Amino acid sequence: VDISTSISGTTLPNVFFNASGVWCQHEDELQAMVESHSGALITKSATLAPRQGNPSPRYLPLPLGSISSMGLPNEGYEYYLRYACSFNYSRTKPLFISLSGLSLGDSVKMVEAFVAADLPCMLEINFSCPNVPGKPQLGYDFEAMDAALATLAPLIKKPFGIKLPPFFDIAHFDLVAAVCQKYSNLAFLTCVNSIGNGLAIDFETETALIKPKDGYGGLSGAMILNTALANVNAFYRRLPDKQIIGVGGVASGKEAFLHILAGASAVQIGTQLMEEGPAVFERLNKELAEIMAAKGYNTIEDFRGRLKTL
Ligand SMILES: C=Cc1c(C(=O)O)[nH]c(=O)[nH]c1=O
Repeated sequence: VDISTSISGTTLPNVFFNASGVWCQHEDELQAMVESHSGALITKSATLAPRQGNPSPRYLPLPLGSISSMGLPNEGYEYYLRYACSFNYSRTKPLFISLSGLSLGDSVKMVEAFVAADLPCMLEINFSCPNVPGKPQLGYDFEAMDAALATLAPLIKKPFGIKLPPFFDIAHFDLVAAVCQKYSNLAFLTCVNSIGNGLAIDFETETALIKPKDGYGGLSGAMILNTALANVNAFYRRLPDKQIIGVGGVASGKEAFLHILAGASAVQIGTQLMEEGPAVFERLNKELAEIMAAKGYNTIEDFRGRLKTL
């Protein structure tokens, strides 16, 4: 599959792939991602044991994005470890593995298994699942996040990344960046996960739209674009030695361009992939290439992080 887009004689890298959780829980979905025009693929966040997740309805598109409270449904980490062991790494499309332990002990067990397998896939440790009833997300407990990284980074040894929740306070950008800076093999940050615990209500029936947690769920899509751009840029500015993967509100080449301008080196697609399917990647590559041609940029590096301020 041609995973790069050619434009004005240069060959562009393909910066797009799925956000963990979308089109990636089962092997057939992952195969569709392999065959799509994405530049990479990532698996659904895995826990030690398989999980059914929350009761449905648990995902719904909204006028400005989506609300979801899936509850970490996944096949268990050994399913994704088997998938990673059998993956054809000779392809030029990288495989990322998302892990979301319900405890640090669980994360250690999963990380140790992947490290022992010594595979070319890249780990994205999820610090930000907002939908497991009774579990506060690690990303908002900075001491716990630091302790988790102090345990996991040395175990992983190789470059890895973390999936972060959105932050809304400059002091939090500073604190989280200071924690991340301590771990040299923490190579990338994926910003942002959904904005946790929003509430969508049906006006006619006066009822919450999704079933889990009295209707509280993660907000994604267009409504979180500007929060996502801020988080991408905040960590891009604070962590020059690390890469930022941007996710949140990308529905066309335009939002992808903005994420890259803010500093993103790659762009994940969640809600728009959920709604449009893997065909979205061919459209996004084409639209980004057209935008770059119109603006006179030949490579991503011609504009990545070049956000101007007034
Ligand atoms: C991995 C669990 C996550 C879920 C979930 O499975 O409910 N939803 C999100 O918006 N983000 C997550 O990180």
